[in-house]
Amino acid sequence: MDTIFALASAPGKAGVTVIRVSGTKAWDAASRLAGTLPAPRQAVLRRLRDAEGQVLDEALLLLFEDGASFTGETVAEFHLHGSVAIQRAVLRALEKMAGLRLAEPGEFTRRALENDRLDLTQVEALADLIESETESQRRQALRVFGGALGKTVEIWRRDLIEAASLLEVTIDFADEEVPVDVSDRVAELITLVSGSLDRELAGIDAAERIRTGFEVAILGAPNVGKSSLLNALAGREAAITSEIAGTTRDVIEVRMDIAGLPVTLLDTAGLREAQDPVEKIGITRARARAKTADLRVLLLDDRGMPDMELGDEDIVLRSKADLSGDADGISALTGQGIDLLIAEIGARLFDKVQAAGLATRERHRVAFLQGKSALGAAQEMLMRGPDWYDLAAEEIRTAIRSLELLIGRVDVENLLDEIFSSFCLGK
Ligand SMILES: Nc1nc2c(c(=O)[nH]1)N(C=O)[C@@H](CNc1ccc(C(=O)N[C@@H](CCC(=O)O)C(=O)O)cc1)CN2
Ligand SMILES: Nc1nc2c(ncn2[C@@H]2O[C@H](COP(=O)(O)OP(=O)(O)OP(=O)(O)O)[C@@H](O)[C@H]2O)c(=O)[nH]1
Repeated sequence: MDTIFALASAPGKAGVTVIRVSGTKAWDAASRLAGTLPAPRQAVLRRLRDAEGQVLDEALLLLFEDGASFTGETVAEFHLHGSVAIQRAVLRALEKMAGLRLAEPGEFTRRALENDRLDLTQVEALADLIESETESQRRQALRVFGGALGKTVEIWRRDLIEAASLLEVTIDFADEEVPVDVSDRVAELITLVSGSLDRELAGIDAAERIRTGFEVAILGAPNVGKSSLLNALAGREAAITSEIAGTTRDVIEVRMDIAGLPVTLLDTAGLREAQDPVEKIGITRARARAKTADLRVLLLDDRGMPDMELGDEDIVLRSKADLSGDADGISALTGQGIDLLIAEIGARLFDKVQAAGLATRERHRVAFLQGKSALGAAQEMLMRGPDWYDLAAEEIRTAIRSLELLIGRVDVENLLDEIFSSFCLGK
């Protein structure tokens, strides 16, 4: 297996930059650049030199032993001064060494998976962790990265293995006198796992929203003050505002952190019977995004309700309260009610995330649904009596396989490229 290296920190200027080398030749590479090697896990300051003896940087060197590193392989890390020129010089020196090559995106983590240091759910969670921008995302990713989903699935897997084995024992001794009827215990185990699958399935939508973000659409008639509200919420001039009705046409998106939740605010075209063909397209888009958004904020003025479907949890507000004197309204101009609105959006989204469990993505949903459907079939076979036990056992094994696919216990080579394609270089 090649020894691989890459920038582990972001490219570009920084205080400190880390270059990681992983594989059998990692320490060899380290000694060529740094001279004498320190004991593993003891950072030392060394002058790094290239093959010609030119000094590249004065850096910290940190070694990890085979089997006791992030990847599970022998690792060397160079903690360099974060200059682009130093990054380039050290990478070039490593490139010149035989048996070393630049790592592909996610390749360090892929090795951690292959060395059983992480399961597939932890690999996904590590990608989420690196992507995390808000507290809720960080907490959710860290929980799964800690192995919570893998452990839970492992418990279900054991229960199902017990169920399948009980049936198999009964089948094997079919001709003999079997003193105990296993079907009660098997049915109990299936019901247990099936119920847990249901509970986890119920939380995937919420968890997925935390992972990818919520959409909150700002809606209302032209000129009611939607873009001004977006800017007030975002704290910057993200959208053009003007006294001309029909200013916003495209949907304008602004990412925000509201109470630790990732939120994309959508400013939309004003809703009216438009003549202008471009404005019409804008209004169609506004309606479509309003429909799929997680929450809608409708702004009203004296013109009353525009033609718009709202749900119970949506927020309806009077805008330009500085003009009307409405104490419950908001004003983008004076800032009246803006903090309250942010708190209200946070509270309503918070209600939606309560259901979030450990499963966070479509891949998990598919595995759970497959497992559930196999368990449903198994339960049915079981009820038909002992002649059907072998088919029931087969269905249980199908359910076990979908759980194993989820944690990557079985061969998942075809899944890996897809999962690792989202990784950044050096991870
Ligand atoms: N400099 C540096 N910082 C980093 C990482 C890294 O690789 N390098 N990490 C990665 O991206 C994370 C830490 N992850 C790590 C995971 C395992 C081991 C490790 O050596 N494990 C050994 C020993 C454990 C112990 O000392 O208790 C083991 O599990 O056997 C090191 C880092 C975050 N910070
Ligand atoms: N006095 C006052 N004027 C406001 C307030 N909010 C917006 N305006 C003004 O109202 C006009 C329209 O504001 P926009 O934010 O562009 O309205 P919009 O709803 O995005 O308009 P469209 O893009 O046409 O749909 C601008 O002249 C704003 O300065 C407010 O809170 N108070």
